[in-house]
Amino acid sequence: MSTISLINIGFLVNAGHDQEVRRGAAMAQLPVLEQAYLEIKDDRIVDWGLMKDYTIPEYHTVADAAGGAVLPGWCDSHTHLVFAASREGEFIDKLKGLSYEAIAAKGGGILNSARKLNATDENTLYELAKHRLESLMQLGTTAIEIKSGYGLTLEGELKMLRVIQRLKQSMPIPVKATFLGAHAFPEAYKNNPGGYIRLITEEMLPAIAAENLADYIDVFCEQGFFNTVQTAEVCNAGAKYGLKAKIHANQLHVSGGVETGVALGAVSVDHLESMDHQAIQTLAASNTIGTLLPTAAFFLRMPFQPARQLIDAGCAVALASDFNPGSSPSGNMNLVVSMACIGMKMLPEEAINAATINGAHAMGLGYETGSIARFNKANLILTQPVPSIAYLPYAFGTNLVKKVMVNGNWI
Ligand SMILES: N=CN[C@@H](CCC(=O)O)C(=O)O
Ligand SMILES: [Zn+2]
Repeated sequence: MSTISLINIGFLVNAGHDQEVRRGAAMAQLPVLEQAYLEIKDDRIVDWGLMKDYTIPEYHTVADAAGGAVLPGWCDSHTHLVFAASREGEFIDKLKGLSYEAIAAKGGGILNSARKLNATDENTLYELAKHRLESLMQLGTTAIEIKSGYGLTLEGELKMLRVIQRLKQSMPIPVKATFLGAHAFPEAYKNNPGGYIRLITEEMLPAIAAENLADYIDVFCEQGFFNTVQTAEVCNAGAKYGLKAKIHANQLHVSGGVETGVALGAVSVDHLESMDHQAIQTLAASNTIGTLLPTAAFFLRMPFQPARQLIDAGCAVALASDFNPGSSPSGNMNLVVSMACIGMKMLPEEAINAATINGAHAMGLGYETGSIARFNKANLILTQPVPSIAYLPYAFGTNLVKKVMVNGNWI
């Protein structure tokens, strides 16, 4: 391969900053170079600077950004990308007034997805998930975390994690796998929660570890799902196999999930629609990232996450899509960034940091991707010409992604 000179970049976003997680006031620091160039050698970023100082070396391949912005690709650190079928029937139920919990109570929700997943073979699930991921990459997602949690049986969870493993091996972007056996209590264990926790800790985890299928462990810590004691038990069992925690916390209620996650040293606590002062302060005083999922709040018509209070308290905030058939049937990170600004009053700079470098850190990838840094993989978004960076979230619903580069190749 050769060296590419990407020239006439209108705005080169997040170049030359350090690669640390951004928290509190630092979330608004987003270095932007105007009228810039970027050099990519093979699959890596190697150099950048201002066009006015640049002479294109003779042997370089030239690509013209034509005034578009260049950003690090989106780092989507919370998805449920592997699922068997959509659930628009429940969408209609919700339009007619049923709540998320009411739908779950009548066997819908996660259990509905689990029934369908267990009836679908691995190859079909792989093809469906691969197609979804390819579509998301065209929208700028260049690193992704994917959870299990629609199996809820030993075989079903292994099947999901094997699909994620195959995506890791076949797709050109970083893929991280999270074991979410504790997503819901399956019907068979409705009256035997201890039995299901034992299935997770004594059978699922050893089998998953034997095939090295997971990077993280997750629990849906929520009323009617897993309480804080069960959450800690599952995460501590995962830790014995080297799995760090990323927890579904404080979505529908102030569940204690944030405090539990922080005490467990979780990499992230995710959702955070329902936060009180103590949860915000606990998170701010920790190294745990608060991952906000605005499209899930939007789809469920819940109040948006309190991003401003979290950032003002000093938290490190990431943004992710939560792509899943029940509460966020979209994995479009451009929409997530817009919605974070419109619904949560995040500044464009904060939202872009949250969806790139902080999302990367929420997957343990902050020193490889999520910013324009020397020797990072060249995973980039090139946009249509835009008047400013703020135009990206402002023009919500408009697809401004012109091209996406993965490992130095336009895809
Ligand atoms: N809240 C828990 N899990 C998913 C929703 C899963 C579903 O409804 O299928 C979420 O993150 O929103
Ligand atoms: Zn989720």
